[in-house]
Amino acid sequence: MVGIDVWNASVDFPIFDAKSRSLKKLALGKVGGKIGSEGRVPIIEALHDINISLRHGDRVGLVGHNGAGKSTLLRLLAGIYEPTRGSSRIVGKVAPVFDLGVGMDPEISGFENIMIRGLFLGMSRKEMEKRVDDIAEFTELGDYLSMPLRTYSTGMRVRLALGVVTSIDPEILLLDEGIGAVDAAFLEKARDRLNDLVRRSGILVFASHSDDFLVELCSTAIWMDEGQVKMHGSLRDVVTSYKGRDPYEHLSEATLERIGQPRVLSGNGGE
Ligand SMILES: Nc1ncnc2c1ncn2[C@@H]1O[C@H](COP(=O)(O)OP(=O)(O)OP(=O)(O)O)[C@@H](O)[C@H]1O
Repeated sequence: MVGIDVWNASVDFPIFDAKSRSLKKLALGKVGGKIGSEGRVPIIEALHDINISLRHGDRVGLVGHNGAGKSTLLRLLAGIYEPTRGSSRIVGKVAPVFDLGVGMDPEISGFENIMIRGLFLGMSRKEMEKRVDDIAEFTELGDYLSMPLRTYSTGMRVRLALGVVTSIDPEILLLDEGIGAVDAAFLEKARDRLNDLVRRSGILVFASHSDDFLVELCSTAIWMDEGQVKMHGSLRDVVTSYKGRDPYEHLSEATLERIGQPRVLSGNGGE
């Protein structure tokens, strides 16, 4: 049974090369996890006493200011970071999609990169062979797919990466917001694929600042603040508290159309 459980987990980063002057400046800021200064080595407490339990069908948006701990939490949920204190248990095949470019090799062709990236995200070679034509068509990269990746523009790389990411079948899908920062027209095209991907996934955790994406893909949300869970509840309640306004009142026409009016009028942040 797919599931993620985190019990009283904290994640610390000891900083061995901190400069004391810049450290004072940091301590005055409001952004980021708490910096402890008791020992000789400063420690950034990126996550503090986190308790989360997720099961199949959960669609969770992650919100919070810069440095609040969203990316660190995603890495903890992916099993990339072990808790410094507390414990965690992750059951299921995890697809961590934090940086679209990770796992891409500039020296090999687009086709080869599709394969490598798919394997990196937990697919088998056979599964990727079945999907490669569909991915190629989606990217609209044509003959470029036979050229080395280093000849691609940034946008072309994103097309390739999005094509692969949206073709996988993850049990646990962890998405960082970078995926929302691509060319608007192409993203519009990718939205259906992204929706299908989420529908196929067992669990979704999605860190994003975009109301439109959160409303479309998530039903609940976690608000991270200074490394702690400040609020965990329905998407609408959490985003309204975090942003001070109802996300459903600021959706684009396209999103309203996609989710359908009834969902907006029902006042239900869930289904
Ligand atoms: N590898 C690391 N080494 C040291 N400190 C780190 C490391 N990764 C994160 N941190 C610290 O942990 C805290 C949380 O960072 P994190 O990247 O999780 O925040 P975030 O909510 O994802 O921020 P953003 O919205 O800006 O991406 C910050 O104070 C950051 O400085």
